[in-house]
Amino acid sequence: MHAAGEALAVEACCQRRAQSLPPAAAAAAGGTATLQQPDGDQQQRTALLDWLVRSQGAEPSCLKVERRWRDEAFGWCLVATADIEPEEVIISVPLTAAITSEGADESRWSAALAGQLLQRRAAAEAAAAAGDAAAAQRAGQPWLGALPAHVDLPWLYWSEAELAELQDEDTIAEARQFRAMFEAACEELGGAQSRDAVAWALSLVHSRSFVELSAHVWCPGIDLCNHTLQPNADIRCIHSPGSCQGGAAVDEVCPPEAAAAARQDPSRFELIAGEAGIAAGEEVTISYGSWPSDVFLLFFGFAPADNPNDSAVLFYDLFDLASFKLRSVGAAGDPLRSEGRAGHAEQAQQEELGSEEAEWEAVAAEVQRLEAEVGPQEGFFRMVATANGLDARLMQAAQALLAAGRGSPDGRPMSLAEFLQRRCQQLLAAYPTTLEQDEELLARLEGQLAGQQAQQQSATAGQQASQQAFTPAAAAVVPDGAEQPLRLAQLTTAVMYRLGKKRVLRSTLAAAQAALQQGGSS
Ligand SMILES: C[S@@+](CC[C@H](N)C(=O)[O-])C[C@H]1O[C@@H](n2cnc3c(N)ncnc32)[C@H](O)[C@@H]1O
Repeated sequence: MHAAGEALAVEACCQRRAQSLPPAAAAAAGGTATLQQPDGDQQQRTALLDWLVRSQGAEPSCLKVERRWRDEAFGWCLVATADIEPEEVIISVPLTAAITSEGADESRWSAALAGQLLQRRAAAEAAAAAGDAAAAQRAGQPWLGALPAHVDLPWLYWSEAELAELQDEDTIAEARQFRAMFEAACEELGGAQSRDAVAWALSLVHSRSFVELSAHVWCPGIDLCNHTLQPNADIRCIHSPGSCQGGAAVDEVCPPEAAAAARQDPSRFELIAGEAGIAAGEEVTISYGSWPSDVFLLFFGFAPADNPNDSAVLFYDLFDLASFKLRSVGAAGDPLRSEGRAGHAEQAQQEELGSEEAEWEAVAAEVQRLEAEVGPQEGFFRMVATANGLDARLMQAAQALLAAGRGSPDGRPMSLAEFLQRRCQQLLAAYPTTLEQDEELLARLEGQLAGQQAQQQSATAGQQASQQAFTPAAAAVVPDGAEQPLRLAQLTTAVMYRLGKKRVLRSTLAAAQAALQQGGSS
C-alpha cells in the first residue's frame, strides 16, 4: 500500500509518537475531559492507529492522535497529541479497511456485520495460533485487540429486573424486540459461534457503526470517538467515483475494472477537526446525533445526562388519544360511566361490561372520525413531547380531537393545555417512583459507583488498563427469569434514563399550566 520511503517516514513518525504527550500532561492540558490513569501502555495507545496507517492506507502518515483509556463509563477515547488546526483532517481511513452491511437486507444488517467481525476474529485467532503474525495482522488483529470485551446494551446484558427499572413499557418492549433479533442472529450465525460470541459481536456493531448511503459502516480508528453534543470534530465520507464500500464489496459486488479502480482510489471515511481546532491533550469527540435517550440506551448502552433532545411518548396512537379523552371526561361525570353504579354487585358488573363495550365503540368511532380528518393511523404512532415542545402530529391530532365531541367534565370545551396537563399528570402518577425520589436515588447510586470505581482503580494501581476494565459484573446474556440482584451500573443507567422522561413530562406539564394560567388554549 505504501512506497518504501513513505514506510520509513511512518516509522520515524511512530517513534516520535512513542515519546508523545505523557498522560499527566494530557490531563493538565484540559480539553473536554479529564483523563485519568491508567490510560493504557504505549502499545495499547498506538497499535491500532499504526496498523491503520501502515497496512490499511489511512492518512496522514503522522497522526496527531492516540488511543487513551478515559474511564469506566466511557471506555477508550481518542486524544490529540499535538494541536490540530481548524478543519484539519485528523485521520482519513479508506473504506476498504471498514466492514459494511452493503448487499445485506436492512432487517439483518447487524447480523451481517457481526458475521464479518466474527469471521475476522476467527481468522486472526487461527493465524496467531499458527504463529503467522503477518496473517493475523491482515485479519485485523490490532483492531480486534483494541475492541472492548463488550458494550453493555440492555437487550443483551440486562436482566428482566434491570430492564423493568427503566419504568417505560415502550422501551422495554423495544428491548424485547432487539432480543428477538439477537435470537435470530444466534440461529443465523450460531452453528460455529457461541451465544456469548454473537452477543459480543452484536453489542459492538450496534455501538460502533455509522449509516452512510443506506449501508451501515464500521470504520476502525474513527470508532474510537466518544459522543458529546458539543463535539470538536465531525466525520464525513468522501466518495470516489465508481467505488464500492468495504473490502468485501470491492471483491464481490463490483465489476473487475471498477474493483481495481476502487482499490486504487477507494472512498474514505474522514475525521475532521471542528472550527475551533483541537488543543494537544484534548479528547476528540463527535456527536452521534440529536437522538432521544432511547436510541443512546439501546444502541450505545448509555443514557446521556440532561439530554436536550429527549422525548416522552404522550400517546402511542389515535386509540390511546381518543380513549384518554373519553376517560378523562368520563372520570368526573361522564353519563356513560357514572349512571346506575348504585345497584347490587352483579348488576353493577353487567353495567360495567356494557359501559366498556359502549366506551370501546365510542373510541372506535372517534378514531374513525380522526383518521378522516388527520390521515391514517399509521402516521400517528408514538406522539411525543420534548423539552422544546410538542410533536406536530400530537398537536394536529389532539386539536382535531378536542374540536369535536364532548368537552371537559363540567361541560366546558376542553383546551389543549388542559388536555395536556391531565395527560402529563396521569403519566407522571403512573410511574412507581417520583422524579424527586429518582433524583435522590441517582445521587446515591452515583456516589456508590464512584466509590466502586475508585476501589477498582486502586486495586489495579501500578497495572496497565486492560480490556477487562471495561467489563461489568456479567458479560454473558442473562437468562430470563433468573433471580439476580440489580447491578449498580445498570441501575444507575436505568434511573438516569427514566429521570430524563419524567423531566420532559414535568416541563410539558409546567408549560401547559402556564398556558392555562394565562387563559390560553395551547
Ligand atoms: C463508538 S464507541 C467509542 C469508543 C469507546 N469508548 C471505546 O472504548 O472503544 C461508542 C461507545 O463508547 C461509549 N460512549 C461514547 N460516548 C459516551 C458518552 N457520552 N457517555 C457514555 N459512554 C459513551 C459507549 O460505551 C458507547 O457504546
